[in-house]
Amino acid sequence: MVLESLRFSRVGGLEVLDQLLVPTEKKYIPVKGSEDAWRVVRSMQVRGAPLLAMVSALGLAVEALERAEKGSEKEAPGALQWLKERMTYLKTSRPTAVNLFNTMDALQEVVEHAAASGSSDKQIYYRYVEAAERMLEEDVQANKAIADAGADAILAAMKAKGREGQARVMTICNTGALATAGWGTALGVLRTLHARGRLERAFCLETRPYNQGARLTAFELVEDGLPGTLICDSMAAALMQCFGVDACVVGADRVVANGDTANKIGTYSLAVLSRHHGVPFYVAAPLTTLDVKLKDGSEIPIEERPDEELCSLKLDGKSFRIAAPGIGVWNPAFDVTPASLISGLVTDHGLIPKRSQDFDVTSFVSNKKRKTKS
Ligand SMILES: CSC[C@H]1O[C@H](OP(=O)(O)O)[C@H](O)[C@@H]1O
Repeated sequence: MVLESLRFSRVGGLEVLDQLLVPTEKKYIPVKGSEDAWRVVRSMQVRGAPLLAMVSALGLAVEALERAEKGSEKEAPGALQWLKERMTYLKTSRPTAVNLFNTMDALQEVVEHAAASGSSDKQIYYRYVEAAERMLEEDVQANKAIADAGADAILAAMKAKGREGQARVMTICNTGALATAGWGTALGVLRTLHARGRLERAFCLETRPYNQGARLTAFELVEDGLPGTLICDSMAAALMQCFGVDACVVGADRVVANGDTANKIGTYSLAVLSRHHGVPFYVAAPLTTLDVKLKDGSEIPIEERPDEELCSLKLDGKSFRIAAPGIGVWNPAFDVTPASLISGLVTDHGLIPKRSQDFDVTSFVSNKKRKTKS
């Protein structure tokens, strides 16, 4: 069974795997409401674009259920206003992954629609919870669809080069079951290749400075029996040069209208290296990661993390300073890969068609919306 990043039920509430303790310990911690959800996202006890959106949505669902059941009808503010205020607050935890904003906006539409059609406060709370539960199911289904489309794309690219065997695929950060509600996006593609008997080896970059690759992806690969090799970020070029790689597949935190993609710091370097070595470079993400309101990557807000993460190493709860005190530090959590370096944008609705140097994400999204409505 694939690792569970979270557990949710109406009776049992919400628990999340504390990712700061992995791989030393597998400890689930309770999330009792929106304050807890905000805190576990901000502290990166849970992380990964789809997961932080899900935990925020479900954390609020726990509180919404409580309010629905204890009958807060006469309490001010009413359900709609209270939920909207909580969603605005949840959006302040981390700025780059657009899944959080898209998810909150979609949930807001649900409750506004319920209120506009005359629902009681209790009904509004239940509409919210049902919608969040639906999103949880949809996330896993979306990941399976991404994984199939991504595996197909990698195998087709290999075939075009006359390679029929198993694939050697490189990835960065953690985009697996631990970054989503289950299966994973880019790591889901590797899981599916493995399930089809077509994965020779997954090469995971350690992903400095937060080490999601070394701590989390290596853990998922070992737990699930996938053939995996861990390398430092600075070894990617040498590995491509010495041993060859069939494809790179990475996740995304925000894909904008022209296909420029924000993802974990180091992704851009990997895309440049891939282009130099003729390695196809794929981005795997659900529709909730697309943001067509932004024209290009220069508009994406990039989260900067504390200096401490770069200047110290953490081991067994202790922190060891490795950098000279007083040194200046720049620690962006993400970088932007230009669309021109991306071979394929793989979504749960298939590949977004590529133009010569970029992608028309806007038309892709409006076509999908039109199809869903009809
Ligand atoms: C499945 S997308 C995961 C996405 O989230 C990561 O960031 P973080 O660990 O800081 O939340 C990274 O950019 C991954 O690609």
